[in-house]
Amino acid sequence: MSISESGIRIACGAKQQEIKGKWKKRHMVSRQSGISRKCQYQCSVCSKDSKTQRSRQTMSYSVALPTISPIKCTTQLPLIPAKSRVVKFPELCKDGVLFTQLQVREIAKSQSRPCRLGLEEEDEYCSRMEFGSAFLADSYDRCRRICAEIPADDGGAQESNMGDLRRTDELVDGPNAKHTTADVLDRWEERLEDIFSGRPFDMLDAALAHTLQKFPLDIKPFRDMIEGMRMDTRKFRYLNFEELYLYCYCVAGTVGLMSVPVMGMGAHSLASLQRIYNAALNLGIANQLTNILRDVGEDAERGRVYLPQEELAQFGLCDDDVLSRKVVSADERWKEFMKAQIRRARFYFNEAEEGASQLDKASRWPVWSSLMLYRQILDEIENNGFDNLTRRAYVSRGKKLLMLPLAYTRSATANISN
Ligand SMILES: CC(C)=CCC/C(C)=C/CC/C(C)=C/CC/C(C)=C/COP(=O)(O)OP(=O)(O)O
Repeated sequence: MSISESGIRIACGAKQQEIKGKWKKRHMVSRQSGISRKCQYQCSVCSKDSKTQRSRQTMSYSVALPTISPIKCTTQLPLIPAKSRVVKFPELCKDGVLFTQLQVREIAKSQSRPCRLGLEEEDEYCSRMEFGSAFLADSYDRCRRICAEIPADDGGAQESNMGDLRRTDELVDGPNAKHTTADVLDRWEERLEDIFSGRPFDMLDAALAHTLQKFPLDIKPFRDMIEGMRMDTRKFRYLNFEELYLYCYCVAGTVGLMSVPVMGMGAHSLASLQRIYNAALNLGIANQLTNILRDVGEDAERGRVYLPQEELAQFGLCDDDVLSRKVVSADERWKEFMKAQIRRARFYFNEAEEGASQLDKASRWPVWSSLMLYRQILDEIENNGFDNLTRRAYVSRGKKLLMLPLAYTRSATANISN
């Protein structure tokens, strides 16, 4: 997978796939989308688009090449025998492969710069930007109302971040999602660049522009977030966990990365900055994986399957089983498949724990609470007998309330380590 310096735009289409056939030696085909029934492929040699048909266990390709007439060939999807159903995943982020590609190290470094605005420069900044402090207070207040559920004690900075993200998310998840085209997202990205260059467009932008003066936020996670929205408009299937991980990074891991400088590190934290950033990324990934597992049925209704296609096949399942929602939780294949997916999400939550305890005191409890609360959704999926196709797992108010003091205890007993 290759990732461009400016972002990850080429990553989603860069999965190289060698197609069997007589032209194999000359042509490599790169996957452009994860749509399983009709995929667009583009030849990396001649750049011509082609259509691909894919059925349950067999993929058949019909590729139009400039010199050779369309060729059909078949590739068997490897089916792992029932006894050796082992889904591999955690090493993806443990050995740092993706961290390097996602430039987490660089982001951590750039977000450790001293901030531009001290308290005394605040008035000067407001007059330079031609908005008074009352205007800014109103801007932050609006952000706060957009994301009323986010607890923080940072003068609204986290809300201005979240307000921006919520608006970005609404573009693809909100009532006007069907009007969100590639052009709309391009304009949204231009607007983001403007905010980072100190040219906010509206009141909510103004709050983020101000936050950028107070916290050394890097633009990359914000850009990558928009890239995640692009994926959501054009990609409805994920071939394997690597592809899904990239999506989770874009739509949720980025949130973790941009939260760290605002939340701040504990005064006595000895953990390396890198480990804290890794933990923040892992929490975003864990949350998103949980979200996906909770919403399998709802997503299927919208024609979306966020479960890795190759892993479904490994358990003898396929896309249609999910879309038709016919596979029932009593089905052993589904149960085993879900167990493996839940195990993976828990792995990422566990990896995030240590970092959560290294945050500044004010952020520790809210982060621990959200971690434990979201992780409980996984327990609820289990309690529902793994039926996430016709039921939506939720954590009752009582359980949430019981969890809060537990989260407090965990957050208070911070583990100091290098
Ligand atoms: C652990 C350390 C060091 C820091 C914490 C860093 C943080 C705050 C990480 C969390 C990142 C986060 C909040 C990601 C978003 C996760 C997510 C799946 C949100 C769901 O959003 P919606 O799509 O609106 O959910 P609903 O579908 O429930 O509406």
